[in-house]
Amino acid sequence: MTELLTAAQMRAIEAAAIASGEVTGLELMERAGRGVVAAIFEEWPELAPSWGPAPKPPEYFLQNDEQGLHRAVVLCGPGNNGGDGFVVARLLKETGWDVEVFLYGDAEKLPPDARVNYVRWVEIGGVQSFEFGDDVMGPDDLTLVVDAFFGTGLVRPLEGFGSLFLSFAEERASRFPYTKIVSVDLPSAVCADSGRPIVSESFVGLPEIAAFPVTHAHLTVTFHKAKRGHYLSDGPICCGRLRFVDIGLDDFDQRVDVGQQKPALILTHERWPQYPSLPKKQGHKYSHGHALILSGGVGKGGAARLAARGALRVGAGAVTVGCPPAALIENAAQLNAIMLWNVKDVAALTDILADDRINALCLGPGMGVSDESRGLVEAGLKSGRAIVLDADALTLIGRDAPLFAMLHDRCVLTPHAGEFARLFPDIADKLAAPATKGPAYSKVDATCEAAKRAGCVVLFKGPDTVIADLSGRCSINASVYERSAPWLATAGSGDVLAGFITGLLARGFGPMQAAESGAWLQTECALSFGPGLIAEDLPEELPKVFRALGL
Ligand SMILES: NC(=O)C1=CN([C@@H]2O[C@H](COP(=O)(O)OP(=O)(O)OC[C@H]3O[C@@H](n4cnc5c(N)ncnc54)[C@H](O)[C@@H]3O)[C@@H](O)[C@H]2O)[C@@H](O)CC1
Ligand SMILES: [K+]
Repeated sequence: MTELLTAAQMRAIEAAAIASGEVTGLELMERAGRGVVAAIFEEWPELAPSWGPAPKPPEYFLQNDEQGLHRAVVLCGPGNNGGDGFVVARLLKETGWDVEVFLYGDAEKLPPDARVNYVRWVEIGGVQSFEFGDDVMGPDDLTLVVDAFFGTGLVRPLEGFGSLFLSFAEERASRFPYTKIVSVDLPSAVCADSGRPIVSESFVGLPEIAAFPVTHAHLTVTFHKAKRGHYLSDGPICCGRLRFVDIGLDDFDQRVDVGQQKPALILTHERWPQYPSLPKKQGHKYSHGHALILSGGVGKGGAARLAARGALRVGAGAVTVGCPPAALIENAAQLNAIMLWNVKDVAALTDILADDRINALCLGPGMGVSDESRGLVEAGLKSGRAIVLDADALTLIGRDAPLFAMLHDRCVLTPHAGEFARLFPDIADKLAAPATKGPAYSKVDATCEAAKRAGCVVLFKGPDTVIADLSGRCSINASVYERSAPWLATAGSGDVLAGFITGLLARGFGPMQAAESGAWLQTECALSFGPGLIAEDLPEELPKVFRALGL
């Protein structure tokens, strides 16, 4: 698993490296700028010097570029992000590019390393002045905009010419697909800790992303490790693609005290070896657990059947659907390997749970929110079994304080945004409030706070699914960048996820491990299947995913 850093953690690592005397801030800035230029050439090899001068632009360019130079506009801010920008400008110029630089801030107030690179730059190129009304992006032949206004230091909204420049860049790139925007470290209006655009008070009331000219970069090049904002909220949309530059800080990660904050972990492909429990051990079916999934009434059983199929495919030894008597025939017509029991009421469930081989429950999908359903949730919680609470069970818990109070550390709650708001309205309000200063309250903060309050694992769904337990451990299963799987937004995929987690609980996984693995596998199944996926396909894709993992 890879650790995601906050801005404060990144600053602490950088400070430790500089304090060690092994590297200077200036050297780190040079490595960063060099890395950005290398990443640009890797991303678009046709821009690299080995390709020679830029090919002559097509006729329709209103270009002034007789020599065939690539042209870049570099937007530098008042801090070290701007310092990186000056390095990039110098290196591009040395490669033969035509480069224009704008400075958002006062050159006299630049921090020392950025100031050195500013001076180096003005020796070979000028800093452009800006008048309102100017077309600062220049002629149409613009190849590259480098956004180096702000990085991890962003604490307030961009104003005046800062925000105007970002909108100029956006507008240019939307008109001419060959104009690429590259953000240094982070897109300049995006908070490093939350991935949320920092908006001006005057925009409050409007949707963040619509109200603020945030950069939608084609490429973001970051240093050392990813920051949380690269994976949360609007971060991935604004970053475009994400590349990493090693600036030699690996040795310093362990040497810094990052304070109380536990790191958030991103679930990546590399994490797999950390779950050696996934391969099934030898044994009979009950040594792999028995999951019970409660279904709704007549015509309402699809969600539970999907969950059951997920639990069985993920490796639970036995899976049973429990339903009211009227729904038995419907379910019997659909189920084979999955067993079916009559759970006519709370007393029936309590009787069934006397069998301690049933070691994991899933309550909520298609269950309804009647008093009877409430009783079943109460009985499930009372049994102390590992339990996944989803869909209608979350609605029931959200409106019933005594039920909420029964949650325990073997529960996993799997809310989407709407369910999360019903369960934790005050926390959801904090997350929905406009982010007017950085670091802004993030989905990681919200999920950790929710898990602590509920006293159990909370899996807060989305393309940035955040999973937290009550100890503050937190991870993100991000279906973004190379793991982007938008076709997962399909009816029933949440039921299958609940089933995956339930099946893993039955197999003896801890609640956090089950939630992490379930979410990770759901994305892997979606990626493996591809577009056109419907919820039924997810469990059926698992064998292929397991085989690819060598299990
Ligand atoms: N931390 C590290 O190890 C490294 C950092 N580097 C660069 O340094 C950046 C961080 O530099 P800084 O800490 O100087 O921060 P930034 O350059 O992101 O911001 C500069 C300063 O501007 C002020 N500011 C924040 N929001 C503003 C706004 N909306 N309008 C006007 N002023 C605002 C703040 O005082 C902030 O410290 C990173 O993002 C990265 O690009 C690299 O040079 C390489 C090494
Ligand atoms: K930036």
